[in-house]
Order: sequence, then structure tokens, then C-alpha cells
Amino acid sequence: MEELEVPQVLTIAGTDSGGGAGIQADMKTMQERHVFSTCVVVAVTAQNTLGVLDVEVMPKRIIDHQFQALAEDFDIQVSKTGMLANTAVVETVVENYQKYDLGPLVVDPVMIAKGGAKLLSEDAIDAVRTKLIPLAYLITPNLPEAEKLAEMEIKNNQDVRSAARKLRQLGAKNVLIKGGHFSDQPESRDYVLFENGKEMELTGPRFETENTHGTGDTISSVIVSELAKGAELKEALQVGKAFINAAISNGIKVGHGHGPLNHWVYQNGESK
Ligand SMILES: Nc1ncnc2c1ncn2[C@@H]1O[C@H](COP(=O)(O)OP(=O)(O)OP(=O)(O)O)[C@@H](O)[C@H]1O
Ligand SMILES: Cc1ncc(CO)c(N)n1
Repeated sequence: MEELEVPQVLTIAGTDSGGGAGIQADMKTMQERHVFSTCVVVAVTAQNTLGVLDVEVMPKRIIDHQFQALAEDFDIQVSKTGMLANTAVVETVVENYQKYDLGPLVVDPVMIAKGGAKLLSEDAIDAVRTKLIPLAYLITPNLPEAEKLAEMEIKNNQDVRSAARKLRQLGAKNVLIKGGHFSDQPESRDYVLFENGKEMELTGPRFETENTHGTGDTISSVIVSELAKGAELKEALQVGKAFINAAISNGIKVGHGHGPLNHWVYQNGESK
């Protein structure tokens, strides 16, 4: 019997008991994109579409052992980070990523959940800026995250460009600034600054919906998956944007707050 070789990817993040964001959103997305997903759980959240009830950060020992277990057995092509909770976790993740061969790293610098809960302590932003970003092949902040990391206000498209340049100066090779939070605009517009200085915009319609829980996790997981399958970054970003548009606009009704996306949207006839 011939067995299929499949790309293997890793998400290093927190769990969402509500299933719409965090590690669950990542792994659902990766499954849909036909790559084999593994994970390092750094925190557990008691969370639903209404908010975050509680958070437990994992001890260093079990984080280290998850990395070791994966490195001893799997051939990870691309990795990503999501919720990292605090400085100690950021440092542990940096240490382990440097110790093992886990492929290019996509950093989604998750800070605050849609309901307002803090997923990264304020003092850890510095560790992300100085220790994690220099390792990033791609960083994917939303607007508030880009403001914190670049230490500047973002009010218009020119500010978005300056913030992206600052993030490149911090060591990220490529930068995607997600515009989901420019909610007063008719279009959803994301900005990309590539390694070679070239720029690109990812645009699409802005959908009037509350159901955008896990959009950031989902788009970064599509990008990771496409890169693992061998796509160029530009193509991976475009596939990510198309998937997000489809997963938001073909919405599902789950929960009573910021509902999750329709991760299996392409199963009902792909429109990519
Ligand atoms: N209402 C919307 N309509 C269309 N696209 C959207 C909408 N909201 C977000 N997006 C898109 O989803 C992607 C993720 O952007 P967003 O800024 O929401 O990320 P995020 O804040 O990190 O998400 P989260 O924290 O919920 O995971 C981007 O491509 C953005 O343009
Ligand atoms: C665990 C977790 N990671 C990321 C996000 C942001 O979408 C969230 N709400 N929860």
C-alpha cells in the first residue's frame, strides 16, 4: 500500500475551549488545507464566543517536552506562534525554536481577544519585540498589535506603511498588517511588506457580521499551510485572504457572541 507523504506543520499557542480561535482554529484550518498539524500548548483558556473566563499558563517543563516530543519524531516544514501569554513563555518558545529545526516561523503576535481579554501580558510585548520578531519569516499583527510593537499610532495608510517598515527593522523578514480593525471602511484591506521591499495589498469586501472570532488565527494558519505545501509567500497570502473571505461570508451560527468562522466552507464546492 502506498502511503501519502504530507507536509507537517506546527502551531505553538493557547487553546480555545470554544473551538473558534487559538490552537483549535489553527488545526481545523490546517486540516482543511490538507497538511498534517501538530501543536505545542502553552496555555489553556476557558473561553467561548462571549469571552475568556479563565487562563492557565503551562509550566516550562511541559512546554519543553512538547517541543522535544515533536522534534524527535516529526519533520516540521513550517511553524507558527499565536497566544503566548507572558514573558516566560515567549522566552521558552524562542529557546526551543532555536534548539530544533522547525522550519520558517510565522509569528501572529496575539495580544487581546475580540471580547477584550488580555492574552499577552503588557511586559511580554518587549520580549516579543526583541526576541521573537527577529526569528520571524512573517509577522501578522492586526492594527492594535502593530501599534504596540512598532510603538506608534496608526491612523491612516501611510502610518500602516511606516509601522511595517519598523517591524522589518526589528528583524521580521516579511510583514502582513491586517486591517480587520479599520471597521469604518467599506473594504477589508491588509498591507504586506516583503523582504525585498516590495509592497502588496490584500483587499476584499467588508462583511457586516459579529462572527469574526479567530479570523487572525485562521488566515495565518492558511498561510503556514500553503507555505508548507511549497507556495511562494505572495500566493500563500492570496490563498489566505480568499479562504478568510469565504469562511466569513458563508457564516455559521454558533454561540451567542463573536461567533466562529465556517472552516469547512470549501468542502461544499470550492470557489478558490
Ligand atoms: N468583517 C470583516 N469582513 C471581511 N474581512 C474581515 C473582517 N474582519 C476581519 N477580516 C479579515 O480577516 C483577517 C484577520 O484580520 P483581523 O484584523 O480581524 O485579525 P485579528 O484581529 O488578529 O483576529 P482575531 O484576533 O479574532 O484572531 C484579515 O484579512 C481581515 O482583513
Ligand atoms: C487561545 C486564543 N488564541 C488566540 C485568540 C485570538 O483570536 C483567542 N481568542 N484565543
